[in-house]
Amino acid sequence: MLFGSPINLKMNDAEVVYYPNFFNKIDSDIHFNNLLETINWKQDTITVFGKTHLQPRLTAFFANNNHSYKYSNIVMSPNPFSGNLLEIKNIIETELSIKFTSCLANLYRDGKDSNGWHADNEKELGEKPIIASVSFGEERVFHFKHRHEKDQKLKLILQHGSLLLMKGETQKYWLHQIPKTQKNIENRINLTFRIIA
Ligand SMILES: O=C(O)CCC(=O)C(=O)O
Ligand SMILES: [Fe+2]
Repeated sequence: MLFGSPINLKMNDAEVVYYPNFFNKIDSDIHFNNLLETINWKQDTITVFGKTHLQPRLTAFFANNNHSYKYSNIVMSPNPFSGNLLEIKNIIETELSIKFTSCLANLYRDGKDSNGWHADNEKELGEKPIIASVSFGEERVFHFKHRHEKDQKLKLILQHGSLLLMKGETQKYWLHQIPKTQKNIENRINLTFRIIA
């Protein structure tokens, strides 16, 4: 494993670590191409503030139990882990000494795809959700903002093969998003490994 050095982000009320090169370039290319081809990517319809629209990205959900994931009025039923996704899960679990049950996968097809401000604070993730978020493909900007302290913001670029680990009270005090970009870019895959009781 090629870690670079993990970076502890300096954020109030949060525990966030960024591993720029969790996977090396060769493995990252292989995982990216395989996940792009083999995952059954779908565009879901979501309801936010009473309005129904297509999600601005494709998604898929995986778990090693039968617990579905509910957010923004959608219920995602799990597919079993297999192939490269299972391999990635095993590597992350070994390196972090954490066992995950589930993975929400996101495919951002171009700069118009995005993920609006939110926290991953659904009840089934527990009091202090642990989320390991792996990125492959095009780099995208990731924003954090504190819910109460308006001057507390952070921007980072999630590079090919990186891992962003969020734990502690991060989801309680901070929101995050992947904004749209005008840049002419192609696919980015993001895997958010979670523990869903
Ligand atoms: O694409 C990303 O890096 C973030 C994804 C995310 O926040 C989520 O799926 O909850
Ligand atoms: Fe999230």
